[in-house]
Amino acid sequence: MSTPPRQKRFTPADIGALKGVRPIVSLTAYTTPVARIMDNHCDLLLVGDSLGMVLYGLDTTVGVTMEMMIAHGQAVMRGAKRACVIVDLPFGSYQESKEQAFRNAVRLMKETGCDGVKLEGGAEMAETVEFLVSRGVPVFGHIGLMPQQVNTSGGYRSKGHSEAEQDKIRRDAKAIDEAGAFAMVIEGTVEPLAREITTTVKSATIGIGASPACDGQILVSDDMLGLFNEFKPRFVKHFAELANVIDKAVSDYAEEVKARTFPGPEHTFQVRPKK
Ligand SMILES: Nc1nc(=O)c2c([nH]1)NC[C@@H]1CN(c3ccc(C(=O)N[C@@H](CCC(=O)O)C(=O)O)cc3)CN21
Ligand SMILES: CC(C)C(=O)C(=O)O
Repeated sequence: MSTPPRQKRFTPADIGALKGVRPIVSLTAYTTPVARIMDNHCDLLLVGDSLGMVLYGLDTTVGVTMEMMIAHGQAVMRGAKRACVIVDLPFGSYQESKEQAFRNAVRLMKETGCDGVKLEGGAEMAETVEFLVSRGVPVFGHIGLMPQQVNTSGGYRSKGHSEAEQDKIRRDAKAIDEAGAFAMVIEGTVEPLAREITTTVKSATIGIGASPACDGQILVSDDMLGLFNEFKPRFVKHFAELANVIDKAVSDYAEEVKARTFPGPEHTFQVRPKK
């Protein structure tokens, strides 16, 4: 008896192996129905802590909790059949020690079934990345603009406009690459630096505001869908205008309710005739 081929999700190793082969397609995902759609087109889905801003209305990602990441990680896992799913470690869940990072990374993996975790940081996090990877936790790094450091870095500003900043990012990339991250997000930095890092590191570079030179690209899904309009970073392109679509639908609904044209006869139950 032959067993039917099982649809398997991309592993972190599969993602890393795409470097130099073809561009890696990734987006953030937070819910089951949207993950189902994205799963048809993306290699990697990131349950990003940006959910605090785009789903919960927080001003920054600092207030995001483990419980929020677990709930949305579980939702995305129910919708993803082939994409690699990575869940963000939220602010405060890994910076204290490598042991704390391991404990929370394992909790994310056990409670959601995800394929690995993402954490922000460069040289200062290299020891933690090495600790996790050597103990079975695939790590997606994140360097350049690090949103969880918004309160010490002077806001959401692109990085690498001075030699000193470029040197720091270069060292950060090297440190987490050598620590064993299978891939790294490079966020908000200048093109020549992103290109140089991409050609020097072993891990796959996934850019957001880091030029087309990276091994792949990621965007916050609510940004590219035109659903989040509180601010629009230079690196965002709207591939749809869903906020306008929703506004029109709700406005039409309100008009029909007021005019009593909705619900119509086809939406209304009548008593079934007796047989
Ligand atoms: N919806 C959303 N999209 C994101 O890309 C995102 C989040 N939320 N939340 C977490 C972080 C915050 N990010 C941000 C937020 C704002 C800018 C921004 O407005 N940047 C300006 C100024 C750049 C500069 O001064 O150098 C820009 O024009 O891009 C960039 C990244 C990226 N991440
Ligand atoms: C913007 C992406 C890379 C991210 O870190 C997030 O969604 O939190």
